[in-house]
Amino acid sequence: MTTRIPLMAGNWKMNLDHHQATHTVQKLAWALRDGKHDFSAVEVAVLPPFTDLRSVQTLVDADKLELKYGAQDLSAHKAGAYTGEISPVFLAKLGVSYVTVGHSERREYHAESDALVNAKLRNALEEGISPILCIGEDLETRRAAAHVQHTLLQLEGGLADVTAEQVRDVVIAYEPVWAIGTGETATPEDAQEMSEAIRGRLAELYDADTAQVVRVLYGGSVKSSNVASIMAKPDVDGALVGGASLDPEEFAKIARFQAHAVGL
Ligand SMILES: O=C[C@H](O)COP(=O)(O)O
Repeated sequence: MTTRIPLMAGNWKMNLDHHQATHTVQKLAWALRDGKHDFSAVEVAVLPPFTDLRSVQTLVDADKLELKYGAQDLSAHKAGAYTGEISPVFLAKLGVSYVTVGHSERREYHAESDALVNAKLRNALEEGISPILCIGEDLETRRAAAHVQHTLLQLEGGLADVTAEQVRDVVIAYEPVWAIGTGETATPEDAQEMSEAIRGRLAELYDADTAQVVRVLYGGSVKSSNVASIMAKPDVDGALVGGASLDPEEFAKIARFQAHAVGL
């Protein structure tokens, strides 16, 4: 049987400058230590803005924190005349483990297509960075009961030309757009329905063993008060946390979701 190590990734979005990032990571490390967090049981990552990454790297290295960190976007190119873009080569040099691709805010505000998301995802993989591929439907699509079909199409588009060996390093994040930053959370059953559908499609695109290895996260108004019920679902392997990850105490509680589950 395959064991998928849960991942709790905090997407800070465009919040916290590099001074604030240092304080937040220090507080998070303390909060996790207080809770005697077992990093081999639950991986914890923060995804700060680009300008914070060097400071976070310095702190993680200096204090030998087990915390992982990542970026929120990357270029589809390696180098050259692409003003404002950030290469995965640079991110890899900063020790970045993860990068989100295709977040709904990038798709909506920057018109990112599945083809561009796919190019970025493959570029990250080539540099040894695990992409977190974000997919999910808006409210209209859900009301039309087309959410599974829509989300699986985004999955296929994002994974075009990705091999079975490579996809093992990809993390999928199901984020229903209507639940992002709204306080609305999909029910644990909604999260399970989609995570199971994603894993089923991965088995069709690749094979059953590969599908069992890939982690599927849920994102959308995750908090310490709802994380345990979502994590209780068999195909949900973690959370992509936005707003709640800006509060280190709260994010540490989310990472300790098993404690909530047993009422500690
Ligand atoms: O990347 C994170 C998601 O967009 C969820 O954000 P949220 O937890 O603030 O709803």
